Amino acid sequence: MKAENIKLGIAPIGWTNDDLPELGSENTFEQCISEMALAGYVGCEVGNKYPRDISVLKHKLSLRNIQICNAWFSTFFVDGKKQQTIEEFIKHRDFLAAMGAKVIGCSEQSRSIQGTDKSIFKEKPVFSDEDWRLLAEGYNELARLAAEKGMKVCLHHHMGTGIQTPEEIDRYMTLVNDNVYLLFDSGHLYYSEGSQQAMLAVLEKYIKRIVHVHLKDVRDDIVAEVKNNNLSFLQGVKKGTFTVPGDGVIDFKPIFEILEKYDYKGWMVVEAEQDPALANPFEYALKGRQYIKQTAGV
Ligand SMILES: O=C1C[C@@H](O)[C@H](O)[C@@H](O)C1=O
Ligand SMILES: [Co+2]
Repeated sequence: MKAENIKLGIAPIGWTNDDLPELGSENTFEQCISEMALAGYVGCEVGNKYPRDISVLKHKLSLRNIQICNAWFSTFFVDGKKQQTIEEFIKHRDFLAAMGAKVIGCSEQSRSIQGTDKSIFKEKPVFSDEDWRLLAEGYNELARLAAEKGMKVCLHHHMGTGIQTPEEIDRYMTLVNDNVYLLFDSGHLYYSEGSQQAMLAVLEKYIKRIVHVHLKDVRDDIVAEVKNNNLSFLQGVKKGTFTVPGDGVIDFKPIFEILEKYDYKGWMVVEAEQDPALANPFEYALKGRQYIKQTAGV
């Protein structure tokens, strides 16, 4: 890949997990961003231990040459919480804009089971026609609000939500306006479909509307255990469903080739939530960095 097109970041979720705060509660913010920089990353997303004071956060990040590239935002349009979602979104947008980010990665969390003890393969929500209408209307509005600050809204398809499968991504992308974008997460698509081919097909189909990439690898044996025992998303995370690129089953070479072929310009963010007591976050950050250097040449 061309180094001038790509910025490589890493998510703090390998150090401190916002979905499961007991994972990594011992790790500090400064340790996290220092190790990110030491492992060779120039950007990150935002975790629950990050200071919210913009000047403090900017100062601590700039000492390490790290930039904020995105932060997760949960939407609740299908639940009918449009006004509340929009009010929260404006605060989040303004925080990210002040930090210099250009994209806002959102996930529709109405009826999501990702934080519950429900079986991740059996109990995900399925949206009705009316749900889809509310969703599209809401995201079109978010895109308009993001554009006020020169930013783009992208949807994070996610296990256990109403937008998980390639068919659901198709439906979403067809319903929303062209100025609503997609966040491609390799791990979530592979996990959902159990197929490298299905994951690549989504990437190639929507590459022109993909403005942010999460590089997440998957351990097939843990996914089989989750499936066979009807485990929840978070039970899987604790057991090690996810890992850094190069350490799981996904072949990232064709992902990098597609991104390069279509001239993707933007962030690729390593995102590998696992138990930091079992998988040292610094060691795994380095492992992912080395694999990307060898495989993508950046
Ligand atoms: O982007 C993400 C943010 C996390 O909170 C989430 O659960 C994770 O799996 C993910 O892909
Ligand atoms: Co992700």
